[in-house]
Amino acid sequence: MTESSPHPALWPAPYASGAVEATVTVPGSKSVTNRGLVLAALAAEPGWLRRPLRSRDTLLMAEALRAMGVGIEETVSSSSTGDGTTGEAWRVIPSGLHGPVTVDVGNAGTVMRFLPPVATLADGPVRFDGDPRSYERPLHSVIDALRVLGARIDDDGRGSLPLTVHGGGALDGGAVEIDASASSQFVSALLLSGARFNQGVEVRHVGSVLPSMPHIRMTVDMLRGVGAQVDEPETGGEPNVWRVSSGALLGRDLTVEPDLSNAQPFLAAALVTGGRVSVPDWPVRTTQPGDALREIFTAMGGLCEFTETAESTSLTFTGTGRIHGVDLDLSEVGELTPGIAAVAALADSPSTLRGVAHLRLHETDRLAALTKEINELGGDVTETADGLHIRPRPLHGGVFHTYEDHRMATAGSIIGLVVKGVEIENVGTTAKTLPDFPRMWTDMLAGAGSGA
Ligand SMILES: O=C(O)C1=C[C@@H](OP(=O)(O)O)[C@@H](O)[C@H](O)C1
Ligand SMILES: C=C(OP(=O)(O)O)C(=O)O
Repeated sequence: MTESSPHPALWPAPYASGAVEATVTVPGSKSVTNRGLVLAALAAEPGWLRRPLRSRDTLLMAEALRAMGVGIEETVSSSSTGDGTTGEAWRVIPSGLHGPVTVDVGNAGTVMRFLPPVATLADGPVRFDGDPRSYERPLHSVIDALRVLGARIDDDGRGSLPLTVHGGGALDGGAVEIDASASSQFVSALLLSGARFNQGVEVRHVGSVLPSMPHIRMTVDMLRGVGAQVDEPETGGEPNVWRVSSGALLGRDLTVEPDLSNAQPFLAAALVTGGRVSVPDWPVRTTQPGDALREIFTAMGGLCEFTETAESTSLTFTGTGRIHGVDLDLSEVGELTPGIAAVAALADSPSTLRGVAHLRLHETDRLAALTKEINELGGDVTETADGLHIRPRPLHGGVFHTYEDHRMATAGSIIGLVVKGVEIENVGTTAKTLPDFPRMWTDMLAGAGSGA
């Protein structure tokens, strides 16, 4: 957690003078869009990605793949496969990958972890660089694993960005042990490209803990969706071992689900104002960790129900006017922690959030950042070895610093709904995954009566 550059603009977080009542259409999932792009780029035939998320993280992924030779055409189209989907779509046309190129990963974990394995298949050097924070985020497990699998990588001996993958046009692949306790993305990264390695890949996790399991399930699910053969622990395989067989991947027509983790601040708005928010197209079956919000926010005092219409299934979440503290292990759903912490700071009893030590290595040190920023508004939060203790106290206005972390900006905005005078530093940082956040937030509040 480092202080951001001298006072990027302060955004007066809108205050809700009544219960929020809104329907909020949430853009596509970052995690699904970036996996979809990688898998389509590695396929043996063209594919479609419909309703992709267009945000900094996904545009960086698309740009990097384009630089390596993949065709990604943005179109507005109607589906040819009959689900009636219309709207924005990306046509992905795979081709031989080439270097030399330079890839900007920004601060996108998915780009900095998922693309080095792809780059081993290029026929020249691919240099990876990014934001200053990307140099601090762990990557050593991916680098070491790729070397074991046959890749040549220059990384200045630091095991992190910047680095150059000297693609040789193909990679041997085979079996490798990794410690993925710092990020599930290490496992996902190796699996996503594994079918294109000569011998496929076998990844054995040997670390103490493994965070964000739903994201690994998402990787397995999406690989199977493009025809890959995957053995994994949850369908009878060895514990902590994943195998992807070598083979061609199919080009698919994939419609991206709404980003349920980005639905979080809007559901939280219903919870903290005692209002009601509906999110259309909430998937009934999904691997997204954000689906756990139905249970978590219900435990914190709300009620949720699915509403079916002819066109879609919506999730409607209703606040009851009460907000309860919780004691939760969030290791599976770490990216939900900032939003849960914000709601917990407004609850009627203390909360303990556990299992998220790895959040110290996310966009910022999220445990330190949440503690400092909530406490500067009058809160009482302490860091533990692997999480936070949050004892609610009356909060007051002030600047909520965001440390170039999109989820800090949305967490501060949740508090600002019910605490007057909260100002969010650099709300534009939400562009990482939700570029339209300020407008969506203001629109949501339009019916509730709001003021800065
Ligand atoms: O694979 C993915 O799409 C993600 C995995 C998780 O990473 P960690 O396992 O590093 O927490 C999550 O926090 C991140 O937002 C997205
Ligand atoms: C941890 C996150 O992102 P990244 O994909 O950069 O790891 C996040 O979005 O909360």
